[in-house]
Amino acid sequence: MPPFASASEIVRKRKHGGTALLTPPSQTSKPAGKKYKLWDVVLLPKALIVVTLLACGIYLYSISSIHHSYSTNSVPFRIVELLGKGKGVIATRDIRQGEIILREKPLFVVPSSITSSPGALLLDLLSGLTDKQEASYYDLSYVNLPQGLHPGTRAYDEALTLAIFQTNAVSAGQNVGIFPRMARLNHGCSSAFNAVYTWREREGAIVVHALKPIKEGEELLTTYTDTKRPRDARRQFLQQHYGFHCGCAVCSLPTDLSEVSDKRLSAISELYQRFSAWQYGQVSGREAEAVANEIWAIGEEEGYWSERGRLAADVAWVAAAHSDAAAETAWARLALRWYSYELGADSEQAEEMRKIVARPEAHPAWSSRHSESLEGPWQRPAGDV
Ligand SMILES: C[S@@+](CC[C@H](N)C(=O)[O-])C[C@H]1O[C@@H](n2cnc3c(N)ncnc32)[C@H](O)[C@@H]1O
Repeated sequence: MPPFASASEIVRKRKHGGTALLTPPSQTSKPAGKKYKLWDVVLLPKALIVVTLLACGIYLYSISSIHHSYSTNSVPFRIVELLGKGKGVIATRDIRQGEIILREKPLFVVPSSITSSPGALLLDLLSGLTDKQEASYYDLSYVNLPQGLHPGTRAYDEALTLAIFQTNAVSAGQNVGIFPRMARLNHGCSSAFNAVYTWREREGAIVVHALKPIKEGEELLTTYTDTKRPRDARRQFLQQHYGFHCGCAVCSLPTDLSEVSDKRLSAISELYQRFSAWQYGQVSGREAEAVANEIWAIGEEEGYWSERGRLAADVAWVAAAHSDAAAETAWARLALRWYSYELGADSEQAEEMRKIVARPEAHPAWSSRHSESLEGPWQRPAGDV
């Protein structure tokens, strides 16, 4: 499924967009994940395949615990049929920015690297599920089922099982998992997605948060790819991997407005590259901060709010390195706010920011560079800390 993700994974390698921000050790957990592609693994040279099926095992979770911990009534959405999209997720009430929308344990996960045929592996795995669990898997949508296979044959069963997996699986730490309810989230680009998922290792679950306020009746959308790419590139990727022509609110802008949006998104990507040059001493702390403020301002124009927690946390890192406690604290507060929206106020990242606000000099980067005064965040949307 979607690379659901958003934000910071994007930042890291991400999201397929590869903005390379700072990667301080304190921020290694990744928010919204990238959609995993089993075929990527399958195509790895044998020599690189480090995990065998037997050695690694498959971690199968009980779906009963999923249903036990999350009753249908407790979520602010319903799953419905949507014209041209298959199923999708609609808010059943107004949802606040930062509100948790779903916490879901996986139906199953598989290791990221395998040695056996992926279709065979998945069939083996599914044979260990209850009928209900199996039915929930086969109820998921799929694309890219190879032509010419005959239903009822082993080859067809393997291909179908794999197609479902590739359409719906997302990364779950070191593994890749199926989350049947989250898998109903459709995709939106740039300013169009309003929900972000994150894998939480300590909970063994995926959590989905509202990146933006969502109105009752609105569709909840996540993102399957790095949407900081131009429209044509986004559409090509989505068509190839997910079998649809994206007609989200951003992709369906008239040409002139779409070009403006593309320019903003490209500018954000380039600015992230520039920001990351601070790591190598190629830009000063003040310059890095100015770049971050520019990213923020362009994101505001575009309506692209994802990754802001990570961005602000990175600037706090820069400020700490240059021994500017005031700027560090201001950026950490901002990071706390946006991490809370995107990843949850109870996320590890939010907790880290609280510690930094309380004791700026205890930051691991503190005073690791020459002293420099920064300005703090200056272009903030109304209501920011
Ligand atoms: C992870 S599933 C999402 C849920 C799916 N719609 C369903 O019926 O279960 C991914 C598939 O949903 C469809 N989809 C997702 N986002 C879409 C969009 N913005 N427009 C049209 N189809 C979309 C595509 O068929 C895609 O392969």
